[in-house]
Amino acid sequence: MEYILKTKNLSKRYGHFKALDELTMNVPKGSIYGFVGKNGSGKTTLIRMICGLQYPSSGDYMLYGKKSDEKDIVKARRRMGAVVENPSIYLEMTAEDNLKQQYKILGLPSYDGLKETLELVGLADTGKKKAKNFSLGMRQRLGIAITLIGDPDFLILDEPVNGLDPQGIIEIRELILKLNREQQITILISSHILNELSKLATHYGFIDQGHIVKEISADELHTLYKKCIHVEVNDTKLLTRVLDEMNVEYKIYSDTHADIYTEIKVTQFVLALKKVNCEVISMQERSENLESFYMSLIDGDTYV
Ligand SMILES: Nc1ncnc2c1ncn2[C@@H]1O[C@H](COP(=O)(O)OP(=O)(O)OP(=O)(O)O)[C@@H](O)[C@H]1O
Repeated sequence: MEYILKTKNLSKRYGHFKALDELTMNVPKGSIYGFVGKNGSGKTTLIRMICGLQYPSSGDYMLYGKKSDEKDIVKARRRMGAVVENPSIYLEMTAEDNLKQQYKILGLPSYDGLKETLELVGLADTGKKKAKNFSLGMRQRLGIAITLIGDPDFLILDEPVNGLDPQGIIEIRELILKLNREQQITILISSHILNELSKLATHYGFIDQGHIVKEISADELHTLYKKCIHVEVNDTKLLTRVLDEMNVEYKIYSDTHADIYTEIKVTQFVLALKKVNCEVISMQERSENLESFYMSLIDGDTYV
């Protein structure tokens, strides 16, 4: 697999405090990479580092195959765009003028593609309206439009849906999907709105206390959910006898609760339990979601 970004044992220390602690992550080309972690876990620190706004205390990263301490990293960074914290827009200007400003900053000779970019982000009809009168979602989309002027193939969006209303969230979601699918832009999104992220991400990196605790693709995650059946029985010791005989993967949580990770033939299973006097109290396919997976990871109760 080809990777746009790879970090290796990346650390950032502030005095004795480690904001990033030997962080290793891999962002596949073409992915929408959900970068998940609670407040203060180090997401923004990592993003600022990749953008060249901060330097590693130790470890390194590769962007488009260029190492962070190589001179060419500056060139590699020109291929990416980032909206970190608040989008940097001029509030007194229209959407069009904001984009023109960016063309000037980048020293581009013409405004080629400006109209198309406004259309792409759904701001083509904003006319003379100044950005200060835009909704939060419109500002966010303008921020993204500005980063698109440099024609990046990698976008970093730090908490892009924070504070948006439901309509704003849908518009950003559709834009992100469009950029990824139609323009083949790899996108790293940091977020703690997991329900939203699960509608977008193809890959996940879960960060806790400056460290990646798990990287997993959305496909792998779905397989993991699908296979999991939660059972409640009168005695899990009896249950394990049957599961061992059936050569099934499982995890016991208590004297009465367990998860089964392999597909089983339910009738055969229940009959086998009956034979050893194991009573089934309940049995259900686990309605897992990203949130519970994340919680299980940071609680130290890993699935895999
Ligand atoms: N300049 C600094 N000096 C000291 N500590 C810092 C500095 N910058 C960040 N930190 C600390 O590093 C940790 C990680 O911060 P960071 O902003 O990367 O977290 P985050 O995951 O982005 O959180 P949030 O979702 O709140 O933005 C926090 O505990 C923060 O207080």
